[in-house]
Amino acid sequence: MASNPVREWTGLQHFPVATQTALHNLLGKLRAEKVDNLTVLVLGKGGVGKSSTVNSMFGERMAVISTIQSETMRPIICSRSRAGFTLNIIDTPGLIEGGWINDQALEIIRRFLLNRTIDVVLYVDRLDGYRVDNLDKQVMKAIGQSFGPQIWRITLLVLTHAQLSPPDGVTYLEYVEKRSAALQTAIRQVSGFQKAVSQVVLVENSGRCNTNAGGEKILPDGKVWLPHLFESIVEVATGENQSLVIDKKLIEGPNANQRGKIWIPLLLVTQFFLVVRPILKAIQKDIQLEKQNRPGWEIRAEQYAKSASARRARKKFMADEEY
Ligand SMILES: Nc1nc2c(ncn2[C@@H]2O[C@H](COP(=O)(O)OP(=O)(O)OP(=O)(O)O)[C@@H](O)[C@H]2O)c(=O)[nH]1
Repeated sequence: MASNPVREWTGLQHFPVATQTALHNLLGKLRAEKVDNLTVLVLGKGGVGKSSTVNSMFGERMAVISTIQSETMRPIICSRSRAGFTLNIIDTPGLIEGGWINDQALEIIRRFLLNRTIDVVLYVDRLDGYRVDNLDKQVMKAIGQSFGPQIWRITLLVLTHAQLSPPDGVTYLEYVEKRSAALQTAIRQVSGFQKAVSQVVLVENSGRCNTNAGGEKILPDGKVWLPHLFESIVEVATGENQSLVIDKKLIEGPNANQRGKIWIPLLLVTQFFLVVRPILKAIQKDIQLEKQNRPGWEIRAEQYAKSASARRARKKFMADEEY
């Protein structure tokens, strides 16, 4: 079956000129590194702004945005190409359902990703959250368990709703630093990687986001966020960490038939010494005890019966001989 040709990235032309220039420079950098396509996986809880971020990146409406938790469980892959380069972004359903990890969504995502190579992961959360709770840690843990802890090496922490006013007495940068550090620490704790998720990117998807003189969306610290997000993605993709290949082994784990096979002989020997041998000994002991407890007349009767039958057999043998 022939796959559909990837559509032209027309949304790029709707970005402010300065953003377009920055993106074309990055495309040039990728071309120099002989990278002609990138696949970015977007993960996170529901309603944190994953789909909105995908749309902001393409400059057009690719993924469905909803104020309530998305009903669709299926991930979608959005692809656009420009000057011989293809950008694929995989938007996924939220990983929490009714206060619990949505195992079904995770399984669907895992199956969807089979045989794909992921270059960069965006772990999306909101900047305006105040704490990292147990559920956040469970989501982080579930991601590591589903795709291997290596996934965190190629992950950027993306914090949406970045146009916020921090609480009184705290500067914007202090607030950002505290929120980022709390999430990064949690990810490092669950993944066990000290270098996991070293970069944080702030995003403001709202149409009400402030802009600079060139019409580019800026954050309260004056940073133009969209080119920064793309720069960080290219940095991870061209960095030292390997892309994540989602193969059957990763999805299904080690072959269940082979697992633990080497322990079978040891188990059998242990079973013999700990179970079979004690049972045999107990049976022998019972027989001996039974013999000892029998009355004398019964033993004599048995001995007589044995010698009588031996006598009969001898007689028969002699008779047969004479005949
Ligand atoms: N102010 C503001 N609102 C945002 C931002 N990003 C997303 N939203 C809003 O947050 C809501 C949820 O956004 P989505 O992009 O659908 O979130 P999601 O993570 O894809 O949600 P699921 O599909 O349920 O997993 C929508 O109402 C968006 O308009 C942001 O950066 N700033």
